[in-house]
Amino acid sequence: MSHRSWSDRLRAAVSARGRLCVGIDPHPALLEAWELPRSADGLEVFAELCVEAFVGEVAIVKPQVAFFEAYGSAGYAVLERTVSVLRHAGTLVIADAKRGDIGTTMDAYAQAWIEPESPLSSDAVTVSPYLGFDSLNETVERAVRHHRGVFVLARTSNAEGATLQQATASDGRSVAQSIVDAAVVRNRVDRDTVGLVVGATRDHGLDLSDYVGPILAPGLGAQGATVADLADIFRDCRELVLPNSSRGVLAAGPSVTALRDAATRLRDEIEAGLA
Ligand SMILES: O=c1ccn([C@@H]2O[C@H](COP(=O)(O)O)[C@@H](O)[C@H]2O)c(=O)[nH]1
Repeated sequence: MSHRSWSDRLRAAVSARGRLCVGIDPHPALLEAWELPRSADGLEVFAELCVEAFVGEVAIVKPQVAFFEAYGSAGYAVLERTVSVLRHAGTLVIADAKRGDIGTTMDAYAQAWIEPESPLSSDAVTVSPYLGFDSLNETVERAVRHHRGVFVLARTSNAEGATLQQATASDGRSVAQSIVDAAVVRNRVDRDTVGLVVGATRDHGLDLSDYVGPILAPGLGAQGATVADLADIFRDCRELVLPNSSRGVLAAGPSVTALRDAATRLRDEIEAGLA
């Protein structure tokens, strides 16, 4: 296991292979388009083709846990193998699990996604702060101990998120802004362990001026956001923005060459657009 901090590992990977985070989201429609069965076997081939296409080309891969969980224990076994192969090949893995619960239960989730001995051990995990930011304390502490990252949902890419995230909290800030501010405070002691999830699909309306950690920005491609949108929305904090595209790249499959070309084209477009 590397003893470099999550922040150092992330910065090194991004400087070597760009900011793009490609998703492995085996939607049923994609399995069908790739002429694979809707089963754990189909999932396995899908994930293997993705791994072959993306390793060495992009810095970060984000498997969407839901699409593996849909196949129960067999799906989880595929996910375990996928995470392990990616990480051994030097690709950073963000497990998009979006866990959120009371602190003691969150710690069990953290054990699954962060603890080095766990079969699902990833470089970072997505979590929900909507049971209170402090419900994530144990998770963040575990991540600090093991040099992993925690990406907290702040302003998500979907339109429905606005009702909750744009609501005004009792102190006058938006709920999303209060999450950003809590992340700023946390990162002062925890060396940028806390990342934010801020969608690329719309102007987030957040004050990110004090925030220096990474921002996972989903919404590119299938959800309509473009590289020009990214450059505009994240104009003040481009360095550590990690744009995510899943279906936009996966639509090029099942050819490994075509998947790789789609990913590297987008990677290069992002680097040029956010330079
Ligand atoms: O605000 C959010 C948070 C997470 N996601 C996830 O990212 C990918 C996006 O997939 P696309 O195919 O590129 O639309 C997916 O796994 C979502 O669950 C998000 O979209 N928005």
